Amino acid sequence: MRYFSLNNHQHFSNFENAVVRGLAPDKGLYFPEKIEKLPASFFEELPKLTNLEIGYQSIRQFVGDEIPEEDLKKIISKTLDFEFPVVPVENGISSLELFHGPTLAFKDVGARFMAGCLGYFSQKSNLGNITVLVATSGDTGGAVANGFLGVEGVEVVILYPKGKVSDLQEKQLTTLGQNITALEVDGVFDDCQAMVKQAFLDETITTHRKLTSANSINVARWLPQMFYYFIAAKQIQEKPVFAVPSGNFGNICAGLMARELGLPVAHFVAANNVNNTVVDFMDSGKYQPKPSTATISNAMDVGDPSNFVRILQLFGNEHQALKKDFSAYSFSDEDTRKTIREVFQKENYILDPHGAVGYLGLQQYLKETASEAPGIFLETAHPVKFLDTVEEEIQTKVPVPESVRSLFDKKKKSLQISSKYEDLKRFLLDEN
Ligand SMILES: Cc1ncc(COP(=O)(O)O)c(C=O)c1O
Ligand SMILES: N[C@@H](CCOP(=O)(O)O)C(=O)O
Repeated sequence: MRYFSLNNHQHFSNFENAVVRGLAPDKGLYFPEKIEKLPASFFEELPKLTNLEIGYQSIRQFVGDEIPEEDLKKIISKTLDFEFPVVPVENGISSLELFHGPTLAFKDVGARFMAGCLGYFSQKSNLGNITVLVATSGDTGGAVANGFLGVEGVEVVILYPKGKVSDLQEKQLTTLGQNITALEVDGVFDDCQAMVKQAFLDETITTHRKLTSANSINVARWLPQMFYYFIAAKQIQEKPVFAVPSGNFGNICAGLMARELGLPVAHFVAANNVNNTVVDFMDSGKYQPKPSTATISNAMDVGDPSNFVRILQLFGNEHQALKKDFSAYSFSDEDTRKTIREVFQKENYILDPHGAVGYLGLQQYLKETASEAPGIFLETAHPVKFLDTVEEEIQTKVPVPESVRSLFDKKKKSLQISSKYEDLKRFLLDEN
């Protein structure tokens, strides 16, 4: 499969190079040259297919012959070795729980798949040492740290905004040690993301270190996020509306890719907190990034979402075409808190703040359109990751999964830097 750069449609790359580079040399995101629909037989058999088979059938065209079937299946099998249940919450609304992986967020899927692909290419092509550079507003950092921990030849550098991630998220990315370094940036997530993108263009750095990105700009992080849309569909009978709590828009864009492959979906709803760049775009047709604002659904505090260009590409850059299949709504922290409280009181279901925003988006869309399609919102993280907020609203203890219990007592280890690019550059040039 060839990928082209969204900044220059004449610049092509194969899958391996797109994974190893992360971003095209012109800073464009890679996008698949062709997207082929899956055969009707795939959808007829979907309810009986294993998750491994679903993963393999949906991703194989994007990998092509660059990873042999047996190796690709091993990578997918490791990626998907936990549950993705669709849990009814109330009449017509279900939660697709994506938090049953090791770091309790949907990012485990993309991080594990990318770690597997990079590991394969590293061995096959003897790539030497690679630095995986990641910007996180909360969950990507922990998932990537976990996915790449101890992987030989890979150093992981995570940039996160100081004071703007939850305690558990911070512990997940600052306590592992070994090949993982956390840089605590005195700024917001968009500063971290901009610094990472600038490093890719800086030849003084790229001649000193081989860099790749493990954010959803990397196709091996982005595309496997399609898997669980198919896995959800196999658990239900009708065409659903998917509501996706969105920040960098990689997750919802993966859902739109699943639809491109033929998955029947009635509508996509992007649910945002007050960081509403895309909501404004849907109204005005003008894309105007804004500085991000801190909220209780912190992992979605993104003012300039990377993947929106991919969404526009999927709709031929047609604002009206996008409006037909895609809606976006924005909600305040107050709305989010009220929803966490009420859904617990009425349905005994514990939402995390991101899932609560997803639930609100779904509810609003279903109400506005009087749609009778089954609604599924993506519950993207476990409520324990936002313990203070959630317990304050539900006035009940959130059960703490065994896998993260020990993290609470661990001591964080991070390096403090400013949001000036020069600080990151000095670190990457080993000048500190
Ligand atoms: C819990 C949670 N929900 C939602 C999002 C937003 O996802 P995306 O950036 O793919 O839009 C994130 C971060 O990516 C997250 O960590
Ligand atoms: N919300 C994310 C921000 C980065 O998103 P990504 O999917 O592009 O890695 C986070 O949790 O860090």
